[in-house]
This record gives sequence, C-alpha cells and structure tokens, in this order.
Amino acid sequence: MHKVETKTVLPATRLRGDFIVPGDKSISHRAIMFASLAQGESRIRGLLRGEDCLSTLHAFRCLGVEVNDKGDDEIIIQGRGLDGLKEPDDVIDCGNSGTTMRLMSGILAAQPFFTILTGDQYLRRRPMGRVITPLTSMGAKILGRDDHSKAPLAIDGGGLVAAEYHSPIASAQVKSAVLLAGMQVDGVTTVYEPHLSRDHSERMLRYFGADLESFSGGTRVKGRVVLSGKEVDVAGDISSAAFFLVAGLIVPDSELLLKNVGVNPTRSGIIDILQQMGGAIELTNLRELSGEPVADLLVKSSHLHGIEIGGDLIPRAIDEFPVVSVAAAFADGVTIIRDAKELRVKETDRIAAMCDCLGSLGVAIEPLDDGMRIVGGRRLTGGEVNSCGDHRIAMSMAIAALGATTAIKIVDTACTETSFPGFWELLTRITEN
Ligand SMILES: O=C(O)C1=C[C@@H](OP(=O)(O)O)[C@@H](O)[C@H](O)C1
Ligand SMILES: C=C(OP(=O)(O)O)C(=O)O
Repeated sequence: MHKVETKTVLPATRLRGDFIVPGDKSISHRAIMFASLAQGESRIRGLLRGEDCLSTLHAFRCLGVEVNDKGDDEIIIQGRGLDGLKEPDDVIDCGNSGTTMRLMSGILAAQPFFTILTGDQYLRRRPMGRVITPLTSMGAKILGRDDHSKAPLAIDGGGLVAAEYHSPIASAQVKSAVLLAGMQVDGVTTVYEPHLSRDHSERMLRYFGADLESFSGGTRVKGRVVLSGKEVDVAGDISSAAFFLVAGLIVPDSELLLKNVGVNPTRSGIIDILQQMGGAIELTNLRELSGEPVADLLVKSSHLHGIEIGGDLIPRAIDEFPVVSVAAAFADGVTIIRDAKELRVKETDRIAAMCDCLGSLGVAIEPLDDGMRIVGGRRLTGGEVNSCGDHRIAMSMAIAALGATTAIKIVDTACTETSFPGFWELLTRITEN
C-alpha cells in the first residue's frame, strides 16, 4: 500500500538567501521534444528533472530516441528527424503531465504508427477533447475514454492535412499540439487563440529552424521544414520562483535573490500581479538565454493589498493562482480572481482545493464559478491541509505556513517532485524560525 507523505512547516521569523530555482518545466518539455524531432545532436543544459519532464523523456525513449543522460547538468539527445520515430512496443505513460499528453498527441497524430497514451489518476480525469477536436479536423484518428474526451488515448497516426484552427481557449497546450501536428505535414497550419498563451513552442521551434510566424491573434507554421539539433540552456522556472516571491513578500524582514529566472512576458503575469498588490520585486541583469528572456529577481517583505485580476493576465499566470490566493490571504482588503475557469481542470480543481485549504485555516475565501474572492488581512491559524496530490497546492500551503500563527501539517507532499525537486530542502535552507 502506497504511504502518503506529509510535511509540517513552521512559521518563519524571516527569510534570507540567494539561489536558483530548477529549470522551466514548459521549456524543458519542448527542448526534449524538438531535439528528438530535429536532425543531429542537441545538448540541453539546466533541464528540469521533475517527474513531468522525465515522463516526456521516457516517451521519446519509447519512440526510439537515444538519450545520453549521465545525471549531470547536460543531457544529449540524438534527434531522429520528422520521420525517424518508431512505433513504441508498449503503452506510453505520461504520468501526471498534461503537457506531455497534449503535445505528444499533436506529434503522434502525424506519425504513421499506433500509440496509446495514458497517465495517472489525475491526468486520466483531465479534458483531452480540446486537442482531439482540432487534430481530428486535420484528419487524425484518436479514440479515448468517455466518448473520446479522456485518456487513455489510442492514436492511429498519419494521413493528416494542414488546417486553420480557432481555439476557443487560450491554451499553450492546445496551440502547441496543433502546431506540432502541422509542422509535420505539407502546407501551412494556423492557430488562432482568444488571448496570447505562453509562446515557448513558437520561440523554440524558431530556434531549431522551423518556419513559423506569430501575428496578433495567432501563429502559423509551414510544414515539413527540417529542424536542426541545437544547444539549449533552460531558464529557471518562474512558476517555481513564484512560491519564493510570495514567501519573501509575506514574511516580515525578508530578502531573497532568485537568479536566472525566465521572465518571458507570456509567463510573467505573477510579477505584475504581485507588484500591483504592492510587492517590492526588482528585476536586474535582464538577458537572453536560448531565445528566452531571463532576469534576477530581488524580493523584499512588503505590505500587500487586495486587487482584481482577470482578462489576459489570467493565461500569463495560470499556474500561479494557488500561490496568488496565499498572497491575497495576507493582503489587506479583497482580492477577486475572475476569468480563470481553467483552474478547475488542472491536476485538481484548484479553485475548490485552495478554498478548502485556506478556508480550513480561517481565511475568508469563497469560490466563484470562474475564480475566487478572498478577504485578506487576518493571520492564518495553523492546522492540517491536504494537497489532494497537486504539486502546486502542496507548495502553496507550505508558503502559507511560513506566515501562519502555528505549524501547518500538509498531507500528500511527494507530488512536489512533479515540478520542483528540491523544494523542501530549499525552503528549509532560506527559512529562519
Ligand atoms: O504548454 C505548457 O507548457 C503549459 C500550459 C498551461 O496549460 P494550458 O495550455 O492547459 O493552459 C499550463 O497550465 C501548464 O502548466 C503548462
Ligand atoms: C497544470 C500544470 O501542468 P500540466 O498541465 O502539464 O500537467 C502545472 O504544472 O501546474
């Protein structure tokens, strides 16, 4: 029987330190994928060794890609080109990773062989119709559970044509799945989206030599252009940095320097949100790393106030709302998050999960159909909360505990390995109790 791990986090008196956070998860997935589809060798440094990215690496090994991983900072991938992948001899397990399953669907829909993608109990509950629909319109044959809307997915690949797709949601996973399918077939494929979602695929595909053009409202890619192996340095993950930004703001007398963090404008909504709440976050040493902007972030304790958040800020900070709700609990006044219905279909329903966790510690937090309303300013009491297996909920509650009156016990904490190996050690290293 699987033992559920727990952690108890004590209130902090102050936080101090400078450090780097692990590599960006979205960029790491793409580096593995595009290196595998390129011709020649790619060297990837700073790759996130979180479970999600290891799922992507495992998937490409199953597809015949040679990966040289000595466990140090660099992995070497021998690309097989657009036509060099082989039919896997078993089901591919994408673990907990939505990005792996949805982007792989786009890649495999165009490959002339049969694949089955599955995942853990959380991933098998998440909606896959959002990629099956556009891929089917390109000629893909994908079957799935629950009337072809959920994994396991059976993909009978090949025979696709280029298409034009108007996505009803701002989702980088949907956009990327269609672009990755389009990239492998003759003609031009275009994806339109209602708000700009993270553009790592576009940046990295161009970096690998794809013929891809982004314009206001969409992106088009020309099919059958050969990608060439590259050296990629992966920026630090702003979604992981977000936990320590909020920690540095809410714990009095704190100062943290987070080095080498990706600050791509399609991902940096968390900095805008926290600055609008009155947070002192300074960006220095702005530079570019393999086509992505990075900076060092200096954060100091601040007096926060509530704000209203919605519109195109939502996709720019989509994974950060659990920890934004923690910041809101420590801020004076009311914070309202709207237009964020997507939070209901992540690893958990993150609106319900944060309302349960923070609500049980005395925070006045109320779910909205598409967000949350949080009345902040009251110190959290200690207690026990459950992450429900969601890495971002577990880490958000650890940050909340730093500012609580007494210890918080968090149940189900092994999930932090999904995106942030070393999280608990780093938290201990910078905390003074
Ligand atoms: O493309 C990506 O790497 C991701 C896109 C986002 O999902 P959606 O595309 O579903 O918004 C995000 O929540 C996820 O963590 C990673
Ligand atoms: C939603 C997330 O990832 P994915 O969709 O890749 O599972 C996340 O990391 O918060």
